[in-house]
Amino acid sequence: MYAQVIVDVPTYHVDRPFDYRVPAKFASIIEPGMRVHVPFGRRPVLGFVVGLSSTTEVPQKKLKPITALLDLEPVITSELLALAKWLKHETICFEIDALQVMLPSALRAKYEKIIEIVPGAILDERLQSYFDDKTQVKIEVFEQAHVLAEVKKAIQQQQVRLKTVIKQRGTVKEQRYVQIGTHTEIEQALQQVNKRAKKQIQLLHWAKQHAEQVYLPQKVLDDSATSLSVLQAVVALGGLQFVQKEVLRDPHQNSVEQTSNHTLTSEQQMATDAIHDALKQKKATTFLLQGVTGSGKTEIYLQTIEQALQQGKQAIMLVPEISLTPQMTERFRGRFGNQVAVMHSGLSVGEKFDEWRKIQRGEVQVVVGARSAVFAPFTNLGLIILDEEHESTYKQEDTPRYHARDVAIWRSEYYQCPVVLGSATPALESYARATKGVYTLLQLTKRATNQALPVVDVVDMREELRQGNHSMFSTILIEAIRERLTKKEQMVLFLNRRGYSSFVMCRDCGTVVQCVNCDISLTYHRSQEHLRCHYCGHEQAVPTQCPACESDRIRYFGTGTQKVEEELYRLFPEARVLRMDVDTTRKKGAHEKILSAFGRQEADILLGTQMIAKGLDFPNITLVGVLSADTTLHLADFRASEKTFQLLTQVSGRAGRHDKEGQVIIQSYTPEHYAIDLAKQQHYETFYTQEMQMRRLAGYPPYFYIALIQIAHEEVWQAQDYANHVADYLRHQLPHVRIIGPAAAQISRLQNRYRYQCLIKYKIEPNLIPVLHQLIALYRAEWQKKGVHLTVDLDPSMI
Ligand SMILES: Nc1ncnc2c1ncn2[C@@H]1O[C@H](COP(=O)(O)OP(=O)(O)OP(=O)(O)O)[C@@H](O)[C@H]1O
Ligand SMILES: [Zn+2]
Ligand SMILES: [Zn+2]
Repeated sequence: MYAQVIVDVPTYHVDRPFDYRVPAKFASIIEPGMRVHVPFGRRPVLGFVVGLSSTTEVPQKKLKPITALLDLEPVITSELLALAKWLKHETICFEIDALQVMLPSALRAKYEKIIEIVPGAILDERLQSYFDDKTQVKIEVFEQAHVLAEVKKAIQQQQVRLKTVIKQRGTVKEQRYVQIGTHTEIEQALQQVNKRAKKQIQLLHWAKQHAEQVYLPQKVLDDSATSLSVLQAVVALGGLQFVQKEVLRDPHQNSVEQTSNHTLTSEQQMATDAIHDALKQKKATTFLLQGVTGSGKTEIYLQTIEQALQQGKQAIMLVPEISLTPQMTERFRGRFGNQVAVMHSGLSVGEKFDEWRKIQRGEVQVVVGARSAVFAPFTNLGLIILDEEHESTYKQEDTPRYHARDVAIWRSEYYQCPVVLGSATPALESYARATKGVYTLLQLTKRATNQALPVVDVVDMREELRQGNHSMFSTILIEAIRERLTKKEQMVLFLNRRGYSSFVMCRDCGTVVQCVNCDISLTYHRSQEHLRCHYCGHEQAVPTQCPACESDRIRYFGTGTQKVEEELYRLFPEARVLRMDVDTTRKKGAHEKILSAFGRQEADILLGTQMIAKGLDFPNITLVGVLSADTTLHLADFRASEKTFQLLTQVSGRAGRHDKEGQVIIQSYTPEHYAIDLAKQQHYETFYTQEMQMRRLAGYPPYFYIALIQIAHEEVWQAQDYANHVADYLRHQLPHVRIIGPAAAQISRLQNRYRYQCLIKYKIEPNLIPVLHQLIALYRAEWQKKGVHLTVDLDPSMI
């Protein structure tokens, strides 16, 4: 038997399965979708079986055997194997990348270099001491001990050899339990026990009452009032046994209260019925559920998932990472209890692995998770939901550059089940599809609690400056905060900073401290007193002198959340402020702590960045203040207006969701901009119409599709040269398509490489994907060796 294997070598110039011989011992077990170890060139690699056959065209001499079979059950279902092929074609990636992205990182391979003693060889004492009684030791041990030269000598003398071994990144967690024997076994032990060992006899009598049970050791000690040494003695005697059992890590520290369905409003009912119909009739309909903030979209998700479960089906609920707040997951756990698995980046590798295994074994029917949960290995899907479908985090910015929405729709067609895309502010592309009837539009125009949408005021900060107010708070915002403090109501203050804090600038010459590897300024982190690059991770101390003019008047700049917090305490010494940003949420569980403290009303003001814009549902919030609405407007991104409008609408939606009325104050330096003006009116359709006109004039999506090709090289002239090649090639192959560039990328140097880009704008171009595949093939076969880096993104979110 032969297996077709996709190997974990994503730089190889061809992307196809390789044939391997299946040794007899694996023949009856092996199935497509299992992981294997195979030799590739001179090293062992991880691979995925994608097919089995009884014949092969590879000459027998050249065929190598599979060396290890890692799974007894496939980790990739046949559906996901097909999806990987589709992803490979649609996003132009390696099939191995598509397969890996579907698995929890615990199941991916970790390659370790080890030094192994050649059997029979005698090492000199010094080197031998690193091995103890082992025959293999990681190479790092020798590196750290600075004895690599000796290792090299031993390799030359063939005493040791360098090997690569494959390890799995995560493991199944096991725990020690006590297995109590059968009645007879315990009787036997009682006959053999030393009659003076009173404690052992006592334990055996206890065990007789619990024959054949399994307990944690501590439970045995507590219940039988005995000690570990007595337990160990009895285990040695027989009667009881220590066993290792697999346990699932539980990422939820708290238990949640069971909740029940709300009686739906008539708008909610109509939407739910439409989705339910598609479910019953097994139709792969894509619904766009557009509902104003607080209109009860989540309640619709909960009730339609319940309907899917009642039909014996499973459901995937996707939420953007940032709104995967405990509040959100608790709403699902509250309704579906332990039928829910939760997947997000806050979990450890092991916890994610265990949540994934619950899905794989069919122990849960619902998964709530971020982007990659769209690959949950369910086999009887009934419903897929994307909440906040406009969020850019649904698009993966790294290969495979997939969009969770496209994957969801692919899977819905496979299972003939509905997809629901929910948002208060749908992506322009989605709304355009809904108006054309590609998606079915469902609308919720009122809040579920019947509370009106909050009143929004926009303050012109230029006017404030003219009046002599240099603070970051306008007079009306200060008044509004004071009023809430007196009334003991809560507030959200939002700083539109894309999560970043401040940078360090010289006050004399204006020099901003830049990353050594990238063409971007470093971000100042006050808690650690250092500078960090958000692109390559480079860190350095804050300079005490300007690198350009040697002035010592160099300090951090910009309004970070910390600065706002200080200002708040200066203005309102009695206010209790909770700050939520990258710095305060680095520790595991920090999110949860901050939000639950705010929920218990231990603070008056929640101050934060993008993190607090979504998903929060607290009844006592009556004021939302946006300190700087314009920041996202000035990003060099064709979606800047759309993102600003979405963000302002979302954050405004946190106010007055329950019985108290809400107020929103937006501070802006460009209040006349349509994105800000229309956010004030909270009118999505008007914004949509206006923004669509802009897109048509500028030739951007949804009128045109765009594809972005980036070319990078350490030498600037090489980068330029290859970028020219790419542009010429594309112009030649695609004569009817607009090719823009090459031009320097927005971040013109990243991780020490100069970057250029070509932009393709097209409507319908059947040749595009084949041509791009050819370009990639050329790159992999010839250019890669020359240090070129080329990436293709068929749906870039930033250009
Ligand atoms: N039918 C209903 N009757 C009463 N209360 C409801 C009903 N549906 C939802 N609610 C409540 O209304 C509030 C807002 O609902 P929900 O959070 O589901 O809205 P949403 O549309 O998801 O909001 P957003 O998009 O702003 O996050 C919640 O507190 C929810 O419990
Ligand atoms: Zn200077
Ligand atoms: Zn950098």
